[in-house]
Amino acid sequence: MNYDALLWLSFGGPEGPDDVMPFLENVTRGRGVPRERLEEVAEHYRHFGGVSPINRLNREAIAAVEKELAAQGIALPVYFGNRNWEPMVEDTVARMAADGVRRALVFPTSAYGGYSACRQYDEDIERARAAHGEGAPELVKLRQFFDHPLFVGAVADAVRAAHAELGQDTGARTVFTAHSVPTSADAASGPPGSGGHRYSRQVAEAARLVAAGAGVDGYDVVWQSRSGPPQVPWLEPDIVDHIDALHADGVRAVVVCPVGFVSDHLEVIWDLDNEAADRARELGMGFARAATPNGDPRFAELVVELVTEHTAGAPARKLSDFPAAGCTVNGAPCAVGCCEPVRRPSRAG
Ligand SMILES: CC1=C(CCC(=O)O)c2cc3nc(cc4[nH]c(cc5[nH]c(cc1n2)c(C)c5CCC(=O)O)c(CCC(=O)O)c4C)C(CCC(=O)O)=C3C
Ligand SMILES: [Fe+2]
Repeated sequence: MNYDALLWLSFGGPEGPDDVMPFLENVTRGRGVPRERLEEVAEHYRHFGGVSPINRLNREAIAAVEKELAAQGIALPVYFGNRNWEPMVEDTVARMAADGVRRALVFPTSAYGGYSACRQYDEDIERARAAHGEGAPELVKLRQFFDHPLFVGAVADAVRAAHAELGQDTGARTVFTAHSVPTSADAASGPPGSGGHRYSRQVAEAARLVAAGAGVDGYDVVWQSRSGPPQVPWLEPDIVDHIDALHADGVRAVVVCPVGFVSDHLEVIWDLDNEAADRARELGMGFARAATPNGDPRFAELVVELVTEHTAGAPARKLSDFPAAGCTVNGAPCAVGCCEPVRRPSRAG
């Protein structure tokens, strides 16, 4: 193998009350998120003692991947770095260099394309290498996996299990959710000339594949965790508004599947397990939330398969017609102008 290590690159989250505000400032720096929204989100974190489960979940997933690598006889140490909280990716890359890592693969904990889900992880790679300067390892990011059969299979089984939780004949509607983004960011996602909307189209495709895998008929794709100033349009409808609309249509139960995420981090346990579940309960509707794939053994297999596929130069195992994208060297974009960040209100002028 031509690689010395695997870098697990994630979002990061606070690990105590004093981390919450500095973490949120890291996330939103220069992005025009209003102060009131930050205060509101800080409350969500404080509800859990200021601790997001995301770092623990990433550490658990890494342990599973280390086991799977060992089982397959692949000697690849795994390092952990985040965009927004400790362990910060800059520090991790410095440690990798000090350990003599020359060339590493990078697994980003997002399955999708788009600025926030893909390109921003490229920026993290570029920034971390630049911070170290000379001697920084070469970093090769692995491809998007929203349509990988192991991802789709794990999520489909979780959807089936959530329906089973509600019982057979509730007629529960399946609702897929992913993190909302500004409509301008979604429109600009994908390589120039590809028609844009790569992020929302991939989410819709993943939902279609999972629904087929789980054997569910009707389903909807909606959005959650909207941020940003109210005058900026984001992808809609919101999950909570959608539950109201389903109720008005006579739907008596919902299965919510956070297909846009890989683990039960705060956006899932607050926005779905609290807000969406509360609304369903108020309306007297049944509610079950499908598990994210992080805890499924197929998730570790998926990561290792992405590694072996890449190192063997094997064809991408995938279920959609979207081109395999996201695999680039040292934080380069997939193509010039691919998934460009859009101008934020606070940066204008
Ligand atoms: C597409 C997408 C993903 C999925 C891809 C991926 O997984 O990477 C994702 C994941 C996550 N988002 C997370 C948390 C937050 N996202 C925020 C803000 C934003 N997210 C955005 C998009 C996305 N976000 C955007 C366009 C913004 C506006 C500001 C900006 O343009 O950057 C804010 C600021 C406060 C707020 O306004 O909500 C927070 C706290 C956590 C960690 C949860 C935890 O701590 O457990 C995770 C995994
Ligand atoms: Fe986010």
